[in-house]
Amino acid sequence: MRAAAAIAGLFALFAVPFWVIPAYDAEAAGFWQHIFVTIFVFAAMACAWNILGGFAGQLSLGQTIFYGIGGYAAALMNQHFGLIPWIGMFAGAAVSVVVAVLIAWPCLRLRGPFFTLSTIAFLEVIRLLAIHFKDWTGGSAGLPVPMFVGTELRIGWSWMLFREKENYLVIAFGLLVLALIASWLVRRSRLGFSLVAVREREDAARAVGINTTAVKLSAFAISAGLTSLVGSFHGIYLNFIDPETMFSLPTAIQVAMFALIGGLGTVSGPIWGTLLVVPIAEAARGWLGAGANGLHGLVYGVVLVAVVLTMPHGLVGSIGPWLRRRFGAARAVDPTRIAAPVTGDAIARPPIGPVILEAQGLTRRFGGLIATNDVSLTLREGEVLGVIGPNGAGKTTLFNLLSGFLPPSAGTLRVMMPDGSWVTPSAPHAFAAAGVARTFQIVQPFAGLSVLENVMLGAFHQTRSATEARRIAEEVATRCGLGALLLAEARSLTVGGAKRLEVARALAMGPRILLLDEVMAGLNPADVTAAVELVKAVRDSGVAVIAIEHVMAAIMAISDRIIVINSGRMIAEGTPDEIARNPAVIEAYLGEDYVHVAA
Ligand SMILES: Nc1ncnc2c1ncn2[C@@H]1O[C@H](COP(=O)(O)OP(=O)(O)OP(=O)(O)O)[C@@H](O)[C@H]1O
Repeated sequence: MRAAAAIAGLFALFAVPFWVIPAYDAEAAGFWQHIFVTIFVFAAMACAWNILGGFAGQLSLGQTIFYGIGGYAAALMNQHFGLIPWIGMFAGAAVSVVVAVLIAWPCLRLRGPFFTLSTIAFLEVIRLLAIHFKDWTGGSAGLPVPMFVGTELRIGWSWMLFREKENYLVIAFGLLVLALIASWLVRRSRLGFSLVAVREREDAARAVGINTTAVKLSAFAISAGLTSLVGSFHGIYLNFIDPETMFSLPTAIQVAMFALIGGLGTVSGPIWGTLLVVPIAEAARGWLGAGANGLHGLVYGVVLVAVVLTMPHGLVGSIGPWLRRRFGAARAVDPTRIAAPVTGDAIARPPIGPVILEAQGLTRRFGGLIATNDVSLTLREGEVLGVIGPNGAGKTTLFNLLSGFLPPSAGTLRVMMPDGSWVTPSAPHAFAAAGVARTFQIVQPFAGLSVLENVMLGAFHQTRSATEARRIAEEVATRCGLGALLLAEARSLTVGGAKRLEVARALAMGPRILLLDEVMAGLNPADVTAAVELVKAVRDSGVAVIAIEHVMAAIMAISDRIIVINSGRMIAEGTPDEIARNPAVIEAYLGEDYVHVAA
């Protein structure tokens, strides 16, 4: 239904300038067809930009680097080697992808405004290079697109040069459809989910095994390649290219603005944004005339301010959900595919297996503070290891070391793979690949995504297929008591729900080792009981668990062994009974009150 509406909408968008306007007013057709070519070009660029800026949240203002590379590649290969622009177009896209990776590598180390500024800096450098190498580029004087060989006019599809505007419309529209399809495919793929996860919460994305650098680089490269294709065409269409136009910061800002106005991170938003602003700006340019040259820029500003104030999620981001609520059927989850929530010991507990994680002398310093001091531990297959200790003892730091979020200052750590070999992972995604999943003490949901999508992000660690990830996510989320909330936004969950979501997302990764950081803190007694049952069920499915917990009744109930950390050091290790009677632990953490209550 939505696909049919989208195809009909696209067809109408093409039909208006191609058939309707020429039939209605043949004289004005040329002008309007030029406007629509401009709309298609900018909409295609905005769709391409949105893959990086919208999905991944990396607000680059340097994307016209690739528009310029595309434009110059097609024109220069035409001028110097007599090649048709189609070859230059794809060669330019290939060059743009390489340049994108080279530029993204340093830029993506920066965050927020620093990333944006670095992309502007690269744009300026490349613009200056284009001016400097004037033997090739014509310098700041620019370069006309060659139209003649001798006296013969090179016209037709091969040379992308036409007398009739209709042909340009076809190519520009084709590029828009290409960018739109690419954007749609990316958004619904594992890469798209990963990009959104990176945008929402980078640490949580790393915890579900996403190589954040790799996915951001991919978005940068895809966006650059598409932008370059559009640049090649537009350079030829304009018949003239110069560094000021092709490597233009104002154009880069406009393109980002179209996506912002239409709805950042939505697939169709960039098209709606372009459709709204370009005609208004072009009409204003016509009305204001040459005397007020440049004043049409004011129109962009006014529309931007109006949309940001009234619709902070952009046109599609604000109107889309309203339309879905009003007219669309809510996307239901098939109840026959939902597993029952965990209610108790469903299967017999398998015997505890061999050691699968081993840490020796783990130490982590923060300046003069030693947060984790010479901690050694082992974890066996199917075992639950409890970690307790006073606030600030170094428990979370230990988890960060065990999951790759912090490198140790000293000590070693290794994990056994399913084939029996040992590995020493060094980054969160490598730990995830080795079968280690973790939750966070301060919950880290991907707030703008649904519960189902959050858990799918964990499931994507097991599969590339979105259908399969959805199936796994539905099952795991329901086991964790989230069956009724699959389509709710993660930000709307209660503390208990958010804690369950943390566990579900980690479990959906299919881990062999699960690190639970205070998942029972702040829960009511009924939720604690449910959480204890859940951890037991996870253990019984053969997963080894390390759990940090302050809820003593719970940690005593689930743990096979407990280690006690105090001031970064491990002060005791033993069964729950041994720990409860250990004088050093009573003094440092449990207190006499606990002993009396427990007795
Ligand atoms: N990134 C950091 N930079 C500097 N100091 C840190 C950092 N992370 C933790 N610390 C310090 O290391 C010590 C141990 O902190 P950690 O969070 O590991 O304790 P914890 O046992 O998990 O505490 P709680 O039970 O309150 O969560 C604390 O003194 C903390 O302030």
